[in-house]
Amino acid sequence: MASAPAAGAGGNAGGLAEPLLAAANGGGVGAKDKYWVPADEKEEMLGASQEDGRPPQQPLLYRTFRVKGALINLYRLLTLVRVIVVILFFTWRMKHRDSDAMWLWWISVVGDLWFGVSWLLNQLTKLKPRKCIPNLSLLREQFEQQPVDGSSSGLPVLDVFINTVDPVDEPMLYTMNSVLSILATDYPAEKHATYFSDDGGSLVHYEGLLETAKFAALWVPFCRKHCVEPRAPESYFWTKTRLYAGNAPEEFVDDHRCMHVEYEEFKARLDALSTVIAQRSEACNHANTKVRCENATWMLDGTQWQGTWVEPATGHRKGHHPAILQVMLNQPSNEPQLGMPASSDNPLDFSTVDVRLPMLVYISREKRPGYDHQKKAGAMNVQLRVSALLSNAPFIINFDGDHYINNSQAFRAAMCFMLDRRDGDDTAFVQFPQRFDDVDPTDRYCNHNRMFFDATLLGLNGIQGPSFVGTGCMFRRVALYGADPPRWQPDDDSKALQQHSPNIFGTSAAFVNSLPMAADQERSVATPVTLDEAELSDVMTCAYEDSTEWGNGVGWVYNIATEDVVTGFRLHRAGWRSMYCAMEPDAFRGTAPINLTERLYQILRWSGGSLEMFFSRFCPLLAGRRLHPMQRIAYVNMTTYPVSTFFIVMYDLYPVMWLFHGHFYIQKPFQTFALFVAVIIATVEVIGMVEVKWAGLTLLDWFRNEQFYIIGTTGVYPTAMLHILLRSLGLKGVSFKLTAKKLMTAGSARERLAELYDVQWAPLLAPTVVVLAVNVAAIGAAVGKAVAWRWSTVQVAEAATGLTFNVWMLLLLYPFALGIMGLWSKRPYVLFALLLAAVAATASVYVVLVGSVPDFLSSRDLGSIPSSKLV
Ligand SMILES: O=c1ccn([C@@H]2O[C@H](COP(=O)(O)OP(=O)(O)O[C@H]3O[C@H](CO)[C@@H](O)[C@H](O)[C@H]3O)[C@@H](O)[C@H]2O)c(=O)[nH]1
Ligand SMILES: [Mn+2]
Repeated sequence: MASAPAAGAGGNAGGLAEPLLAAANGGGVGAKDKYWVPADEKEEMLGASQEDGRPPQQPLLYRTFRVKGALINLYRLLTLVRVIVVILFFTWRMKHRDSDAMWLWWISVVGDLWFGVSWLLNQLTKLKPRKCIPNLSLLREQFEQQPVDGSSSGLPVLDVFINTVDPVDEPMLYTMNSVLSILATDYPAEKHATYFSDDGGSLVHYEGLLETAKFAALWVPFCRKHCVEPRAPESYFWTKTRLYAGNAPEEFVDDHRCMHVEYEEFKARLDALSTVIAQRSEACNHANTKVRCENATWMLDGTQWQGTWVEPATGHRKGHHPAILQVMLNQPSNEPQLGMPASSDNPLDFSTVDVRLPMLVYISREKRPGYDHQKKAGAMNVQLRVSALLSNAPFIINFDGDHYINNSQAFRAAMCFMLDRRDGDDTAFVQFPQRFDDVDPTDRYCNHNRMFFDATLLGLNGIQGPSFVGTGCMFRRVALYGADPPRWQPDDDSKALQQHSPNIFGTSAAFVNSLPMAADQERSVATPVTLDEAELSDVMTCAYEDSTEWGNGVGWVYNIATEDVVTGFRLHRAGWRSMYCAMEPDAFRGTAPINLTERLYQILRWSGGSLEMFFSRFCPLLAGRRLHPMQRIAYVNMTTYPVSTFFIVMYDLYPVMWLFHGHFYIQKPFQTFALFVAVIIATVEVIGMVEVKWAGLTLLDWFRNEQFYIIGTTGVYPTAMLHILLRSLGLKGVSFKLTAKKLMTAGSARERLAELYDVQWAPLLAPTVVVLAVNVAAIGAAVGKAVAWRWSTVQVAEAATGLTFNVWMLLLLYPFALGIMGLWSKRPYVLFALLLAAVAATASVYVVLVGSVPDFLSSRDLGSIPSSKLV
């Protein structure tokens, strides 16, 4: 988006002289965003003094931008035109109930109605997009210039959650890079504490985190000294071009080289961990000094590891172990602490740098067979309680293990929204877009999801705010606890929370006592941490949540394939708003599943979760009046979209008619029908073009979105529908798996993308393969017919209409076809050769087998086309 340098680094101090420029320092609106103009009033911006003698208001911490009048009005006008055409089309169809098969006619009418409605639901929420750009220099000015009670600044304290399960499927190197980027981020060290949740309870993670904490003692001061970006070492060392922003340029080259060596050694230690641990355990087992325990693994301090062994043993396997908590880095002092000058032990001179490290805690909740651990949501709720007993910050930010901080100003950016005097207090969460590192340049499987992150969410930002998308999101703690937003509740939150606490929050007195403090929204001084082991392990047990509101009205929501959208919904339903924050450079980056099968499974989980939500207590139709009407529409759309699959699959398979039927019309008279369809398709495409403009995207982004919509509806959503059907029959439903991420070695770009060419056959691929085959065969049959009989011009024209549909279908399914070709897909011409061969083969089979029955087939032939364009 913007061409602005590292956000907030310097910037226009006052932020008032040139508001737009100052705002741009927060990242977001720059030269490329020529279609966006400021939407807030100038006086508001400046914090004009008030007439009734009250003190002048603080200037606003973020600026809002809207799309330029001409462009957005064109967009709205086109939407209106399409709505009118669709209505005319339906009226016309209802008056012309004429078809070769009335049952098909009815299905197609219902299908078109569904597409019309779901398109409108989607479109309505995008008519008033808003972009909000934080002003980091104003934040510094308002919160960091006068130190507050012994603290270096007035910024609020913050808890950071990071989740992981499996050191192999989610490569530990990434997870530890994430941790390093958090520890090194530009936020006062005494003001944030990180809670690392290891859902696998594996010793490898535990010791990996210990290694990381040690390495951080070098890495973090290095980042501070030279202001490096990004602060995840793997991507930092991978970056080729760097702008120097620190104060010691003359020492940089040496420090950098030294750090690189240290990092390589650190990586080697991480790599060796599983072997080292196994060997150590073996040695201990054979040394008679310790109690013998078969397969046991001993920790460095001579005690036995409580979690899962390298080789599982009774009571020490995945899914069965007691709770573990270890503070790996203690809470630092409030005062900055300068490091040591260079020495033989440490060649880096840290004598001018604050070397404090923020608090870091390892936790692995108790796991017992027979309990539903509720995956990530369960893990995060444990983090929520444990952190409440320790640092208990009023704000929380959460990360998946594979997402790291790419812009060290991100925490501050989110604070601009939380602390802003307009809606700040009513803001439950600030969501950042998900961006990915490892996606191939053409984004074959639409991993970047640009239309969603750069258009849809900006649309929602203009209503009640973006949905929660799982990672890279800052929360207000009390909102997660189920408090009402101030605008809906004049009373003091903390009282309200305490009144109902016992059967809501569980039996921990320590937790209940932490509530009032959590409600102190702008607390800027960290509470001294005291460890009460009994209380801590109490809130980490499986049984703690029995008969409480956890996972329902409190914390992240349970019993659903995707906890994210539904948790965000619960907050919006309570009247909270959320804010969307897209920064430049990207705030966070992660890894995406780039092989087709993994990607389809991910889409399956999302669509399954969406449907589950619609058929649950969290159905958007059941929400009360605090949910903005447009926001409700957005959630209805977000939870019903997979239903389209029913009609899409049917349309996809219509071309079968080419194979078996002579002339066949779903709707007569055909010419008028075709004309309507053409206009309806054309308008949706033109609307897409305009959207691409204001969202700042490319046509490829937009086309990938169309392609993945079709691939999803054809191949994946049927399974999601099956899932919801099974669930409604009281069965378990389809089981969803963790998205595996492969470790990308820092080799050439080609090596990094090797995974793109993995083919893993799975039943999920079957429906789309069938649809591909049907469409190819239909083209073959058409060619066969054209060869066997001489057609009139009208026949050719009509056949061409049908064929256009087949070809369009193939274009949409092209990434899928490439995906199942594996390594061959590096040579797309092979695919075209195959296509030609398949068409030729079907055509000849057609001519030979059925070509001799002219009176059945010689008349006009048509496949059918879906009436309204689908996406
Ligand atoms: O029992 C579990 C299972 C998963 N996780 C963590 O949950 C996160 C997300 O799981 P993953 O399988 O990687 O899902 P993705 O498809 O990569 O994630 C997307 O989709 C999820 C919703 O389905 C969101 O929660 C994520 O934030 C979003 O990035 C990872 O950090 C996991 O370590 C746990 O902590 N415990
Ligand atoms: Mn993920």
